[in-house]
Amino acid sequence: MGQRISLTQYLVEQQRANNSIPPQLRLLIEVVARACKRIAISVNKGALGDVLGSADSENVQGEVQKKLDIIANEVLIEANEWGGHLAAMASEEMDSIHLVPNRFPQGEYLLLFDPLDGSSNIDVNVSIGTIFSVLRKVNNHRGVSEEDFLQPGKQQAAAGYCIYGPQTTLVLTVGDGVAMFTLDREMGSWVLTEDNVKIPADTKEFAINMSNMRHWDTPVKRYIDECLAGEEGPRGKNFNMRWIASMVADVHRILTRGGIFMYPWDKREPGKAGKLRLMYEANPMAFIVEQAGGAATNARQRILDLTPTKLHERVAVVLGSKNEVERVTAYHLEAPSQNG
Ligand SMILES: O=P(O)(O)OC[C@H]1O[C@](O)(COP(=O)(O)O)[C@@H](O)[C@@H]1O
Ligand SMILES: [Mg+2]
Ligand SMILES: [Mg+2]
Repeated sequence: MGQRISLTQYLVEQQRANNSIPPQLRLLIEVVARACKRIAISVNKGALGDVLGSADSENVQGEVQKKLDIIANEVLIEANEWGGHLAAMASEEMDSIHLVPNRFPQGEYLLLFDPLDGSSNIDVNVSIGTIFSVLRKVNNHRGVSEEDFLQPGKQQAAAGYCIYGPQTTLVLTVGDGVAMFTLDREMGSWVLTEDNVKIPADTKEFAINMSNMRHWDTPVKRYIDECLAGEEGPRGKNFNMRWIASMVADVHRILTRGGIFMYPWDKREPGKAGKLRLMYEANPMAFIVEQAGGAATNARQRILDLTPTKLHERVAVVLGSKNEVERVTAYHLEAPSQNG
């Protein structure tokens, strides 16, 4: 390997050369990255650290919390309460926003996170992750409320995720492309291992939970049927399928070799827009994917254009290789909407 560039060097360079990142944002990202290192240590301990299994609690969305959901949430809160330039935080695992106390002047950023993505994979030792999103606090003259968070994803100042897999990798965008950093455990540092990540526009690989097929909307069925028809079908090529059930891992594969990821609206709970969370999962991933040349929609509209109406809003997600996402979106726009 040539010259090693650390996360700090990369961010300072972004700050200097491209002016894409103010020092306060750089420090905030470094605090989040440090918290991810601590979460990685807990994840790696597994049964030795008594971090596997469920806690006796449910989150605001009625999901049973795993011990690691709670640990990761606490690590992120604690690190950012004292370290970042934050006014407040919001998490998939907390009912309402968490104000950062006693800060003067008040921090200028808002941090949102899914502390532990892919909770169902913790106990089976499959890749999981942390997803985060940074917004600017638009109004700096008064206190913080939930409304300050309800900004469309295109206003994100930064977004990233950390994947705890065979390697621990931090993937980051500050709106100027996507960079990947691998954790060097011996040195305790993040090393730049890929810059200017690009998702190929075409793919032969899709990711969807096929067990929901009978509940899908007609355009989703049409798209998947055409993929499954292979060389003999209208697409004229064979498709492969992957579904890891950790969004971080599925998105990471797409950033690495292309593909399309879908968690669409379905008929199981027609009143619910989708399973995934707009603010903690869809927005940060959509920002990263677009910055890597891919696309992300809710099957009809660009995800980053959606204005959230509440913190824990759900959304349908179609993201990845641009031409495939555009195809799925076009199929939906041609068909009458079933989901209200
Ligand atoms: O089990 P399903 O329905 O296939 O859902 C899998 C999806 O749910 C999620 O696990 C939701 O994330 P959490 O673990 O943070 O709740 C995504 O990461 C993943 O894409
Ligand atoms: Mg998640
Ligand atoms: Mg989660």
